[in-house]
Amino acid sequence: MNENAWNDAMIKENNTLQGVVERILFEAPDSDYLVFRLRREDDDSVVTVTGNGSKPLVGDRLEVQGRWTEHRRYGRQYQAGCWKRLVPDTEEGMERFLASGAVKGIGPSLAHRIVEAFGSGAMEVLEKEPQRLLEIEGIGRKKLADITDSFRKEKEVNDIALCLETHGISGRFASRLVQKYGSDTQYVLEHEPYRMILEIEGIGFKTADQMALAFGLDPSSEERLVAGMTYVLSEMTGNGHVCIPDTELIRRTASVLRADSLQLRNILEEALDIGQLISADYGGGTYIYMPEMHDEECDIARRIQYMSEMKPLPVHTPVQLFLDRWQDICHFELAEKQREAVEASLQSGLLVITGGPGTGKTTVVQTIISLAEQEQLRIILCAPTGRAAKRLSETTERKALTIHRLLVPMGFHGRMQIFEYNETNLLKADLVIVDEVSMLDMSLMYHLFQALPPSCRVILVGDADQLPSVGAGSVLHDIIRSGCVSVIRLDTIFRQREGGRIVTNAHLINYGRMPVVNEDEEFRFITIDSESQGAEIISQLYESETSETGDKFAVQVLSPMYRQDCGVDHLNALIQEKTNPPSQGKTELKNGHTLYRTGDKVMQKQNDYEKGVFNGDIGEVFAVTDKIVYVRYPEHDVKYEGPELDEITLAYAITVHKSQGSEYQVVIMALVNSHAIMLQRNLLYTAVTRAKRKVILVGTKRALERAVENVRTSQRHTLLAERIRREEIT
Ligand SMILES: Nc1ncnc2c1ncn2[C@@H]1O[C@H](COP(=O)(O)OP(=O)(O)OP(=O)(O)O)[C@@H](O)[C@H]1O
Repeated sequence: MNENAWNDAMIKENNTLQGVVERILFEAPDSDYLVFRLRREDDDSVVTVTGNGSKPLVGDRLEVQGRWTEHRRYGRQYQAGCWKRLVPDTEEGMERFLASGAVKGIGPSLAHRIVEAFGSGAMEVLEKEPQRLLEIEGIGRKKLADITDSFRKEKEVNDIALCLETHGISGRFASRLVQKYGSDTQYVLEHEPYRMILEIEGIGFKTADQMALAFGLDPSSEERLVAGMTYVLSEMTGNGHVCIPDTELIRRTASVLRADSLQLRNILEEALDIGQLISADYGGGTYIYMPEMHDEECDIARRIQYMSEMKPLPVHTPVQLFLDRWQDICHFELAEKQREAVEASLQSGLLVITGGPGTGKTTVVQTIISLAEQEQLRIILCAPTGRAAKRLSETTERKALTIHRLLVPMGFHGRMQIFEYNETNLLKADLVIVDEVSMLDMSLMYHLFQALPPSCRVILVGDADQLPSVGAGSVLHDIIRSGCVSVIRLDTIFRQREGGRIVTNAHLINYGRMPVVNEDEEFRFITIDSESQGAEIISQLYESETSETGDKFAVQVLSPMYRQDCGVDHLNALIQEKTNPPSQGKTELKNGHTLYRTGDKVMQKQNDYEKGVFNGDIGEVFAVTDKIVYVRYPEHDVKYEGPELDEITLAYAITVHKSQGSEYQVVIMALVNSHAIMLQRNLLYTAVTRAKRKVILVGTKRALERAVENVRTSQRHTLLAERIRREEIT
């Protein structure tokens, strides 16, 4: 039913109901929305109540505030604004409450005996004279201790939930708060509310702030302003910035908190004085850092300066001769730049090899490995993602690991990840080659550098024109921009056979020119009249291409955004409906708005070291129960249950950002006007370079032109290049 019709059907009548919960009919998995049946005390009728709040137990006596509504399908319902639990006032209610499982240690038969002994006064006994329960058969000292403890906790949670709800905040956080803070919960809410951001999962700044203000915190209190400023800073680093100009930090914080800029300026100065934040003055501006990000940037810069000053490695192999022999084996001549890269590999402490698709980066890496092996160097091959590491291992026929696996994660210290290999336990290596380095963020580069022995050399290989890393920083760009590091740019395109059109078009796009389309099957452009038609065409193409290739993993739909008709969410639903519809005997599981069925293509959204699956890994659902989804990944099977289900999503369509580092036979890409804000050259370039055999763009010429022309990628604030150059930063 649409929302307007619903609203129209509402009978506006404010009211309060009292009654006992008979049954929970529906519980939303991703929110605190509930539907339950309530037996009214006044007329004994049973009504349906809907609303958001902490889940009552069957048998709970509630007072519900709300209004009657008329639902088109379900008829008359009571829409609750909030509810609070009342003490059961009848023997029957009391027995139902005690038997509901609310108090650990009391089941239906014990509940019956307690009520038989104390009548409707049982609650008072539990609260004030619990030792009287010893009079009841089956309750010994241990059981009594269990019951009183559980009753006290239940009461605490209930009181806090009620307290939160009377302040207009969802009571669902109550149990987590009581679990963490116990009897200090009220104190934390009133005096130290922002602790909850770090200490309670699911509470971010906005919720903590809402609670803080509701519990009477002064909106201009120092504690609030500091927490707000830290929040804005962490949002900015979440968007890729390493630091942020002070004026921007104050402006944004003032707007989020509706606070006074002058007062915020004072707060900032104090945070800087006590080292809670760090500032750096450069070029007339002041940049603000979280301390750990400042340290990481400075350490990386120092290490790069050190590496760029390393002396050439004394090589025993005559390199020119080696290269000539290598060419004989490959049956082609290495290009001048490729030879240059191989020569530089053992001369520089740090070397960057960058180039677009098919420009011979892998060939150079293979040659360097062969030379380094001849020199008996200990080589480590690694990449930022599992997929990139796997490809590196396949193309070099050597072991290659993700940087995380190489360093071995040990957990977290505050916000900082701890690795087994670090500055006190160094890796044993003479040469480290990192592939797909455009995806490497600052923090991972810092940890990698920390674990390298001083004599170790590093080669960074990647395509600087791809999208930047998801995490903060733009290390590849910054290193190149510094001008202090040897950089070899490979620009001759060698791959002319299969995928040749894709490669040449990728380069055209990179030079800001329109790709050549519809000259052959390899690079098509389908014009659409409307975006809903576009979505339909994309889903049909997915179906026909997968049936042609016989492999759903070979075909990938990409979109710049999640929203709109041609966004990832709608496309996933549409493709699922077409290629994996509901059928008898096929179990389904709903998590949030997503349905999972056997046969669905899904993607892991975050790194999960315990399960051994990583952000961007794609697999297939091979079994579904009412609680569990089983997914088959190329390496192994993984089970998802309860909150773990939030780690996966449907993957018929994914964003271009999520596709970084992957390759597919066929890429179908949505290029539509409503995604204008995301249509940038490096996004289109990244999408196109994911395809090996075929690219099909679906959209409008205007959107394509915009993507090709738009080089206004958002600049990330960092001072890494300036630090490497030893510019004056105070
Ligand atoms: N100097 C050369 N002369 C002729 N062919 C070459 C040369 N260098 C590489 N090739 C061939 O060109 C193709 C692409 O090279 P390579 O895979 O090394 O490029 P790449 O930059 O790693 O590509 P991608 O980033 O798309 O993986 C390969 O088939 C390779 O054998």
